[in-house]
Amino acid sequence: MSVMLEIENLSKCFSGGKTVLRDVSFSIPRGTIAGFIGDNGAGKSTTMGVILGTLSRDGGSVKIFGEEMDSNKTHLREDIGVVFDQMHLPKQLNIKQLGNVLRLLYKNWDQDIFEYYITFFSLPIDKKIGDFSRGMSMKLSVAVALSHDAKLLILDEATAGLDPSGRHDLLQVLKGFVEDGQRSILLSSHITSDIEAIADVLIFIKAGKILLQVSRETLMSRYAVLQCTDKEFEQIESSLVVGYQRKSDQVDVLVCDLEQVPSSVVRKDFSIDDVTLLLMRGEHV
Ligand SMILES: Nc1ncnc2c1ncn2[C@@H]1O[C@H](COP(=O)(O)OP(=O)(O)OP(=O)(O)O)[C@@H](O)[C@H]1O
Repeated sequence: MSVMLEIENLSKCFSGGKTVLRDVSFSIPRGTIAGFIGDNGAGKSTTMGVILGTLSRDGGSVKIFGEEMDSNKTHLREDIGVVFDQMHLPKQLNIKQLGNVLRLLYKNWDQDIFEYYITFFSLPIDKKIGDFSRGMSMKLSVAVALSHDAKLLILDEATAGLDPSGRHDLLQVLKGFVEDGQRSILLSSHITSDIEAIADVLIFIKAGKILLQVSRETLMSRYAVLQCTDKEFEQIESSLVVGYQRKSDQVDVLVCDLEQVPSSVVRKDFSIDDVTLLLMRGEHV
């Protein structure tokens, strides 16, 4: 099974009729970290909630390890480690007591690994979880997610609120998690440098629609950001255009195959941040 997570044509309306996911499809290959990128309100958390079954869906399918996900499949839930902003870990417990609860909840709970990450993240074991700072709570959530032998991690803004050294440590841990090629991560983040540091696959979402899924390698080697005149833009075949943004006297265009573009057109150096801005602010063919 080379695909860990496959979602197809997911749609979701909240009560009140607002459609927030429109035919969302993407897949995450085994052994990769997928960066999920989109503006506030684009639909990242909703997609993750639907994948996990904490939110209902109005259409589409979610397959985890090749098996259709539904909320009764507790064995699939065991295999997924989750970090959300509001994890609702029991506030009155300390870490020692939490470990005792979680070992009963998870079949594959590994107390040694949990203690390793608690030490790694320098978390206090006797302090009440309710008195943790936001960053400490995020680190604790990550430690929990890593301690029950999950095959897939779903992390919603897990690096937000961490200090630079905490973020660095977490990114190293996440890289290590997929190193054996058997496990995968879906990670949403507004911190593009974090995505740049670890993501192998990039998934861009805007207003509930997937604009692009691409491996980082392909994006950086085959795609290009062009700086065109209006006339040059008209001459580029539309199937090559992933997105474009009109500026006062030029059009910035993201194309999916540099080799098919006349060499006379100006190419710009670009980063994932530039592509994100172009896709989020620009238009699409
Ligand atoms: N329970 C809800 N009821 C109604 N609308 C909701 C609900 N939860 C989310 N939404 C709406 O769904 C859309 C997508 O929200 P979502 O939280 O998935 O975005 P996001 O990409 O995770 O944003 P952010 O980067 O700000 O976390 C937003 O317009 C939001 O207002």
